[in-house]
Amino acid sequence: MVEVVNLHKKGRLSGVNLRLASGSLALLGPNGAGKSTLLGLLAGRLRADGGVMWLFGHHPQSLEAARTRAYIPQHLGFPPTLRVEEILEAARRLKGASPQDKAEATRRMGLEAHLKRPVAQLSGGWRQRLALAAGLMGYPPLWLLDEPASALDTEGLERLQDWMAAHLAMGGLAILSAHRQEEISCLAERYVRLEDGQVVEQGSVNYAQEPS
Ligand SMILES: Nc1ncnc2c1ncn2[C@@H]1O[C@H](COP(=O)(O)OP(=O)(O)OP(=O)(O)O)[C@@H](O)[C@H]1O
Repeated sequence: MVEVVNLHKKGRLSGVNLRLASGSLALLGPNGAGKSTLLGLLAGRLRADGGVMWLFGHHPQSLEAARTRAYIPQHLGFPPTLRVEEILEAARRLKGASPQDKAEATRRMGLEAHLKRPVAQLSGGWRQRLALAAGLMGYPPLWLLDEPASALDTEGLERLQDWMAAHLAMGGLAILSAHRQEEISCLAERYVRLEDGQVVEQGSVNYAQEPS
């Protein structure tokens, strides 16, 4: 369960409320609306100026909350000389995930043929797939994804859609951002629209997905 009550961040968010007990939620809105700020607050990367937030009953900046979530920011910088397989193994060890979890993440994002490549040689879309594989490995209960669809091609988006469906089928939660509803109609069931740091609309996305 994620709860946000009357959240304020000076000049960026003003009186935001949301509640997510199950499924996936998209944060929609134009550039500068406050989507990344809200995700950064839930990820414990930013400190709020007012209001409260709970992730499964824990404050976002607590160690307990950190254990419940994966946060994939818009631009994640990996050391350019490291190979894909080295990053996935480092992620596995950091998370205490199993070799099976790592193999699943690699397969889910279609990275098998890229394991020996250094990050410097990956395109933006493949870096995004690597970030998702490393971050979502082992199914942390809450996925926070900042514009996950923007760098992915159709095949990559379908892979994320399948993985998301499996996550939701196991009772997982997800909050993700996008500019437009059509970008994430395969990933989120509901949306809130932010404008100028405030929720201006919320509703259901026309969503249909079977887990693979
Ligand atoms: N580090 C910062 N310090 C102060 N203000 C910031 C900072 N980062 C972003 N902002 C401001 O906060 C507001 C919300 O920005 P945010 O990045 O959360 O929007 P967004 O909806 O994610 O936008 P985009 O779609 O362009 O990624 C904007 O007015 C932005 O200029």
